Amino acid sequence: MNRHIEQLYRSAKKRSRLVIGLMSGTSLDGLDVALCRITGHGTDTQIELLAFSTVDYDEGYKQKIKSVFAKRQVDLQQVTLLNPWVGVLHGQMVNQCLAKWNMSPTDIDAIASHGQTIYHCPLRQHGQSEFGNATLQIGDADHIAVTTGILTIGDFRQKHIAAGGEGAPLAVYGDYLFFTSKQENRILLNMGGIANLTYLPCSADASAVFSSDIGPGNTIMDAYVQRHFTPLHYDKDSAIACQGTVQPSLLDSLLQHAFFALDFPKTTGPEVFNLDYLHAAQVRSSTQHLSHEDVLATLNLFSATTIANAINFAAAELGDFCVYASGGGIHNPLLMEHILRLCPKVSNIQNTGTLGIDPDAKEAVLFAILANECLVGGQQPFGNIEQGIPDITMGKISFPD
Ligand SMILES: Nc1ncnc2c1ncn2[C@@H]1O[C@H](COP(=O)(O)OP(=O)(O)OP(=O)(O)O)[C@@H](O)[C@H]1O
Ligand SMILES: CC(=O)N[C@H]1[C@@H]2OC[C@@H](O2)[C@@H](O)[C@@H]1O[C@H](C)C(=O)O
Repeated sequence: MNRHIEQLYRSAKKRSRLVIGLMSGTSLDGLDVALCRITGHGTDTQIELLAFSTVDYDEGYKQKIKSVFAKRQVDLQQVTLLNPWVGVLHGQMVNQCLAKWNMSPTDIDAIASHGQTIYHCPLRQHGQSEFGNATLQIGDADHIAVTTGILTIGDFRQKHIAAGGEGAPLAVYGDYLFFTSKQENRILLNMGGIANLTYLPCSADASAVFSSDIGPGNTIMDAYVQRHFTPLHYDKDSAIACQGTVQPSLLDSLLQHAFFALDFPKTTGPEVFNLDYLHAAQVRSSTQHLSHEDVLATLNLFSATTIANAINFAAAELGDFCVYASGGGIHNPLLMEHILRLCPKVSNIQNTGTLGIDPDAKEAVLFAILANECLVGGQQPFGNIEQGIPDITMGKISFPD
């Protein structure tokens, strides 16, 4: 038997495993690296986050990814070059973290790698009926496995599409397994580049769970800051937006996209919500000459409004519920203040730290959970394909040699 198959078998039989979850999101800020001890599987999954680092990307990385990111036309040679290059770089970043944590690759059962999304296009976005839903992540897992010497599980999204989903959000699988409570209804809200939510009823009935992307979290605000406030990457602590005034006609125009009128579940990305989208909304509302501060104040309320609308929609189905937030948006005080004000049924928003998972690490941890299911668990029985949650096991396995 291939010794890697034997190792897989041994890992799968253990009571608990060490899995490193890797997430490189749409914000392109850095690679989130979460070292998790995972005990059990399925609804008995327990997680201990042993260490977490975000390894920042340098400007060179950001520029290279941006050259192919969320663009319909790109240099295909550049995409081909970046696929292994990102994999090797992510592998090297894991090696750095292991050295920092005094761990050896032999201590680790598996790496779970999301990769870097460079294009996401569900059918209802591209509209070409001969094609289906599609999404593309680069940073090939074989390169991570060889660079680290650790078995790597990657490319999680393709199975979701193959089985009828849009390839996202995948968070719902881990959210259901780890965050379901029999005491309270929960909404898990993640605000990264794109915002999404998972609704977890306290009945723990998997078929009543639902999950969806909401729209832009930070992505347009980040792009605007990067263009007009170089070298800033984002509006730290909402400092710029707080100096501006919301422009109601621009806000109305931003809210006009057909995506917001679609029923849940739905997915989107910076392919749709970007600076061109903002520009078109400014032209429609004759607000091209606003100050940068006013534009950011309006973008901030735009994200908050769509997030609040999604929470209020979910709330209409629920009695009492608690919201637990994660992702970089929780550090944006103006965004959080707006959301709270616009959600009358929400008296406060906690973050997932209250539930034992660092909110900045949450997505990386979720991919570790998916890898654990690939090794030990199996098909997730949601029975909920109408809600975009097919019953599947996700991930492809790469051996280190
Ligand atoms: N102090 C802060 N003030 C304001 N915004 C912040 C702060 N810290 C982080 N952010 C925002 O959070 C973003 C990063 O969020 P996160 O790492 O969750 O995104 P991501 O994982 O790349 O996105 P996605 O989940 O869409 O893939 C930053 O780009 C910034 O917009
Ligand atoms: C295609 C893609 O990478 N989508 C991301 C993105 O970032 C947030 C939102 O859009 C979500 O749908 C997804 O990531 C999370 C981890 C998910 O699948 O749950």
